[in-house]
Amino acid sequence: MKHYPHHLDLQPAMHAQGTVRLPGSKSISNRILLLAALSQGTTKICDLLASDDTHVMLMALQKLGVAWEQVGETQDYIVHGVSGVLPVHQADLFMGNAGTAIRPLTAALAVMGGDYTLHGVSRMHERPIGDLVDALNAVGTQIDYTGQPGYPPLHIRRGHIHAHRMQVKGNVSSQFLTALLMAAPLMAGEHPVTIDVVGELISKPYIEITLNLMQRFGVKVERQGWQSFTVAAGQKYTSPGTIHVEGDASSASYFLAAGAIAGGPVRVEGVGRNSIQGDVRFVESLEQMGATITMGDNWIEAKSNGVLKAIDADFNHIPDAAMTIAVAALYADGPSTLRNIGSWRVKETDRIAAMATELRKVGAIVEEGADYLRVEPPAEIRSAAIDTYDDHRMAMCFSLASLDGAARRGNAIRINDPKCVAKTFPDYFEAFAQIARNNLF
Ligand SMILES: O=C(O)C1=C[C@@H](OP(=O)(O)O)[C@@H](O)[C@H](O)C1
Ligand SMILES: C=C(OP(=O)(O)O)C(=O)O
Repeated sequence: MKHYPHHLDLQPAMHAQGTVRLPGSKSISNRILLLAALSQGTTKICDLLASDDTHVMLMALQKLGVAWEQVGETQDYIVHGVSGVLPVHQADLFMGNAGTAIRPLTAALAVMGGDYTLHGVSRMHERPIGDLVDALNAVGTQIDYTGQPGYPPLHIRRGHIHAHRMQVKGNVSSQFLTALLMAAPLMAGEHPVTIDVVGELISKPYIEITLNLMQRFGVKVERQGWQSFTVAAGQKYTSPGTIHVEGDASSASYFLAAGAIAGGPVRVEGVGRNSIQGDVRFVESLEQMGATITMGDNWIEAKSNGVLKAIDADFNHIPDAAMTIAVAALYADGPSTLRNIGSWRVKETDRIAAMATELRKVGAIVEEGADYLRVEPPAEIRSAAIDTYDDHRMAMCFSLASLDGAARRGNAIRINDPKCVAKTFPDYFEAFAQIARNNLF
């Protein structure tokens, strides 16, 4: 267990430069773990993310009877697939605050025909799951809420799937559609399974990650745009043998933003121009703000002349990396507006409210709407103690506030309760310290 202090004082840094090797992608790691578990055959996963979210997935799979081993001290894992049938029919599973664990597992377990309970930390019990439960129960599964209707904890009972056409809403989280897609081959048998999306679908690039990885595990999905997805009858997951996890593109955003804010060049390794993660498109926003981006197959670099332009854009396609833009906006030449980010309200915390409160502490003038945020930068960033709301991204993106303005007066940015970074990036502050250069003293 890593030890974290109650708070961290980030000393002011005038310059950011260096290279960071990224940890594995959370979204890819947890999808691959489940797909490997459900496959026929054994899968070697290279460079799996080591973090709270992958830990809960690994522990849940173990409780469900899936055998896996870590290869020595590495982040490589061997998973022994169960060919679509989980051996344990009754289990109580702790899901922490991992959306990428509870949502896909709920769908997979609901079609398994056993008796399972799923619960998590208190915030998990405030994060919606009703649209997924409705979609599943409408075709014969039996999922009950044991607390608040619409939220975990859940009790999944033996159910019987009686229809092969499902409908799901996609306007609260794309993870519901991801969950149904990943479970669809388990329901298919001699029928094709079709999933229709009702209304708007948010966070679309995460669906591309799902489809891409399902294909790597041998299942092809036919689609009509974003409206309808069909898994043909008789498809089963089969191990690809060895599969590699890309570096996390959302984690990359903090370092790349640092390069844009404070000169650079800052290079991240592990993700590049062929990434399957939508969050690599974060660099387009940095470019709009005036940064220079270069990309290789497995790296991205950001630099700038230190002057950033304000941005006004729709960030629905990159909800996680957009938080980094909200803090980078402190360094822009005018007010920035982040639009279409309503999903922030139901993630690790109400991120619109949390972001507005903490940006105001460092001197910004912030306007908060139901699904947007307008950030007017201060003349000079104030020293402040930033609360992190048990949200890893609040902790990580506010490290960027230590990069410039406050440095002129030598004041630190305090990050309270930094341990929340363990959700996706336990060593974040060590990595940040490698690139934040203090040229003042
Ligand atoms: O499918 C995924 O891996 C994710 C989808 C997104 O959630 P929403 O679809 O709820 O916006 C994202 O915010 C989350 O961190 C990871
Ligand atoms: C929203 C996030 O997590 P989750 O996968 O739990 O939804 C996130 O990592 O920013």
